[in-house]
Amino acid sequence: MRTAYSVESVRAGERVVMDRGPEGVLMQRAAAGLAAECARLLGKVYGARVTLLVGSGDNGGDALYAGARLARRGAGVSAVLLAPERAHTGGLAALRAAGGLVVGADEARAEGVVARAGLVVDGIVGIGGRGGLREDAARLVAAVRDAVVVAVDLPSGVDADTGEVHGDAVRADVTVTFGAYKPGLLIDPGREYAGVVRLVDIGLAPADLGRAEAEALQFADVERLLPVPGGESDKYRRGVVGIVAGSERYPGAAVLAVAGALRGGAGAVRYVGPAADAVIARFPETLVSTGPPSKAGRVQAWVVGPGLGEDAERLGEVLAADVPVLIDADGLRLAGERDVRERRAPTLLTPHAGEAAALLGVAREEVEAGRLSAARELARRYGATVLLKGSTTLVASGEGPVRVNPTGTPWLATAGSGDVLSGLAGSLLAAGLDARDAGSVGAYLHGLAGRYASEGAPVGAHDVANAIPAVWREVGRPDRG
Ligand SMILES: NC(=O)C1=CN([C@@H]2O[C@H](COP(=O)(O)OP(=O)(O)OC[C@H]3O[C@@H](n4cnc5c(N)ncnc54)[C@H](OP(=O)(O)O)[C@@H]3O)[C@@H](O)[C@H]2O)[C@@H](O)CC1
Ligand SMILES: [K+]
Repeated sequence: MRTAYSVESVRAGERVVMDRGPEGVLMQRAAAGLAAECARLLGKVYGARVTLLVGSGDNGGDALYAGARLARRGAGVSAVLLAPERAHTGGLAALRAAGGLVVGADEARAEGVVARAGLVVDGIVGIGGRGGLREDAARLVAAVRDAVVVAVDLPSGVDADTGEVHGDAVRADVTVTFGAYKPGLLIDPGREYAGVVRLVDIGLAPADLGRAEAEALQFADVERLLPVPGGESDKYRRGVVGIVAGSERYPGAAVLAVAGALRGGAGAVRYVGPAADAVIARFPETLVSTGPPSKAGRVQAWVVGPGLGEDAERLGEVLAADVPVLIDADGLRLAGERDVRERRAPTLLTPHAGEAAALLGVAREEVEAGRLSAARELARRYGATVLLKGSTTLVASGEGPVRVNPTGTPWLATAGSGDVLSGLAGSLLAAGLDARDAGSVGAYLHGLAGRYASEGAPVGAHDVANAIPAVWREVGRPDRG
């Protein structure tokens, strides 16, 4: 599991470690890790041109000490100081002692120093930052030409707790972060600015950090959560998932939701609705019926909504069932906040940004810029688990860290891809996973399936569904290296 902590938790953890050890030890560990990563990126340190962008806080201190280490190994290191009178005193002395050059941000040569660099270290601002880059910093960052950009702790201008970016921010190739991941490094848009993220251990233990804010499942976590049938399993023990989707106008949504559900681990898939002929023609193993959901037979979890049109009646019947329900697409529009909140069994809502915006009564851009708060707010209002789809899919429940999905490809943004995900995650719900696990494991498999199916080319939603078994085999293989 990749676990991220809020700035408040990181600062509290740092205080615990500082009380245990000698003064300045954390910054020295941070600087050593940062310098090692810069050296790795440079290949040859001797003779390399390194420019440090140094702000007024300890983030700049890290950059200065790391710069001193690189200068001692023969790099030509220049520090551009954004606030010369407040730059970290010890770091500055160390850099000067190692033969580094110091330039003020307003000096005529500052931009040239940035432009000529082979590697730029962004030590403008770290977890103490507020808002986007200020004008002088933005001007210097814009002067970067071909350099590799390494962000110290997080890219300056990115909000550490949310991944939000208000104004300009540094676009890093690599971010070297200290002690713990911050949510802003896992969640877009911040994640995109961070590039490859490397975590440096500075001695903070999880016990020092307290409650995690966000977490991203890794391969081994997903493997552990996948439902595996035992020798005694029959279709009911494996779980039956019911799909209420599709309409005369949109039969395809039903076929795609069933396609996802058949690959999600449930023992059987029931389809209830007007697209039964289309479903059975494509998937003869589906149990189909055209009557009301309440008469369809035993079901351990429902999926309702893809291509449903205006059928509020069938939706109402599904919501009244005392089993987990996944609501997607048209179902989200039709389901009342109160109807969902009053349910006793778990509910999983799976909106994309546009649908989430409509439910919250805000603009889509607002949801995209503040994904974490949008997902949390929806979960709170509906008393449900919310899977917010998009460039980084998030799964938020009332309590516990928000799950951030690390898989996916922009090619997944294709018609019908969400229908496949709803069937897949619903099937995992029926197989016994709780709403948070079903949503996050579903998103993980779906994202990887998108990558497998696409390999860099456009894909159709049915290709994504077809790739799920290969992903499942890969993730579930116990001997995987
Ligand atoms: N604590 C520890 O033990 C360890 C901490 N470590 C390191 O310290 C970092 C945290 O250091 P920090 O607390 O000094 O804050 P930091 O991020 O450098 O910036 C704060 C200053 O920036 C300013 N400022 C604010 N917004 C701004 C903006 N948009 N654009 C420009 N400037 C802006 C603001 O001043 P202002 O100008 O607003 O008065 C304030 O003075 C952390 O990320 C990690 O790298 C590691 O060494 C490991 C051990
Ligand atoms: K930084």
